[in-house]
Amino acid sequence: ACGGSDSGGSSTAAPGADALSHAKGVTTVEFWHSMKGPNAVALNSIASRFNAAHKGKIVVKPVYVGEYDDAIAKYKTSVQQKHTPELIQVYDIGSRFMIDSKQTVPVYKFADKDKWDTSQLEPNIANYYTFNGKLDSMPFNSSMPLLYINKKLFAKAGLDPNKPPTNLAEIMADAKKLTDRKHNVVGFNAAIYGWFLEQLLATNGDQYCDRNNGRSGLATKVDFASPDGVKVAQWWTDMVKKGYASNTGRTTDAAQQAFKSGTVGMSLESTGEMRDYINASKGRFDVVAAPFPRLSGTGSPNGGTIIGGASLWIDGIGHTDAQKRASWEFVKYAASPEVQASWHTGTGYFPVNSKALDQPSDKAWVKQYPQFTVAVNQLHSTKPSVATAGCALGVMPQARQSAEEALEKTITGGDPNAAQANLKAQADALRKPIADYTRAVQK
Ligand SMILES: O=P(O)(O)OC[C@H](O)CO
Repeated sequence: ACGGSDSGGSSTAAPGADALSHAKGVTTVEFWHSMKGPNAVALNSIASRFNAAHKGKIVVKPVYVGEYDDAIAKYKTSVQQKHTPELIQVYDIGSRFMIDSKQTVPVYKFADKDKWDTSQLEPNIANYYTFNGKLDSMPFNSSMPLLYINKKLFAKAGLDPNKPPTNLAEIMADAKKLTDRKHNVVGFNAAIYGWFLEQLLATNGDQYCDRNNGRSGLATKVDFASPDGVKVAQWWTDMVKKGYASNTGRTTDAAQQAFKSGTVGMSLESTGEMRDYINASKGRFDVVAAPFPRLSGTGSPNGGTIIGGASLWIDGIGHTDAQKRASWEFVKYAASPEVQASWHTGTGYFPVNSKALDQPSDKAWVKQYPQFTVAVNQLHSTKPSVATAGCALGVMPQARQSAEEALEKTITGGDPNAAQANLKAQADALRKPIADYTRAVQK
């Protein structure tokens, strides 16, 4: 396995893992992940509990390797260097690449062998990670984006947090009321994050890439420069231009800090940010979570939000059978009802195991913090469709960055009319990388 500090710069391992792994006969699993803040605390605690239960046999060493984009880039390098970790957390949009890399052992192979019942997974989530009828990776931290509301600012603006805006036009109307320049309050702020564009398009039933969102064959082009994509970029640009929204750029960290500062009325973020927001706002303001807005009106009957977050992949090359088995043991543990209940309450990610919601600890928690059920309800009410399956594309990480570049250029430039040209230029530029990727995979 790769050494943590060699592989990540700012990498951090779970406390105590190193000392444990030096014991003889112990199988070590290095586990690369991208969790920070309370989510890292919850993840390290899962590993510590697993290690305690497998004392003298298995040690899982979690190593933070940066954001999802950094993690997959580092993983690609580690594959080239033939020096990969045993286990890696990869975001949703890296799934197609992971399958095509042929580097991993699909989890269904272990699940079949152990007669591990995959029906305990939430059907929508399992669906997302099932390709050709098989589960390739184990969903772990599953999410959907939500609309976050600062209840205090809402009340101050005379708005009712029980009647949150449900689409972009309503967000604009409420953001106008919330904006209070004198007190440095802005109605809306969110990272210029491609994930939100992908989700908004899906609410209108749009496909992000062709060939049924890459589910009925390798996609050949992205469709984010569609009239709906243009509408999103124009809306966002107008919001900033009118002063109802601030622009903190593309990093989610900056947008999260802005919301936590208490000067932002509404924001878009993953349900996986819930615990961090609740911890950070304690004693200053209440955080209300509302369903993710539709792009327009009530959205399309075939539209909705897409599963987000990440799943766990077992690397198959350069590791012993004992290590692969040990990775699976951890993966199984991580998906169990007990662990998923603690993961749900400790982070805000919804449990991938439907039985987790019946755990007394989970029930008690959501009674106190009903915000933790908003995404679960959103998940359960989402109709599986081509749009809500999301785009499976080998170069999806690159496609997301291209869309973000187009959005950022439009928003920063302040010209909503430039949206079409910017999005189209980025979509066109992606044709070659997509074709190159397809050629490489089909070789
Ligand atoms: O912030 P997360 O973990 O919910 O992930 C969001 C996106 O799905 C990542 O691609």
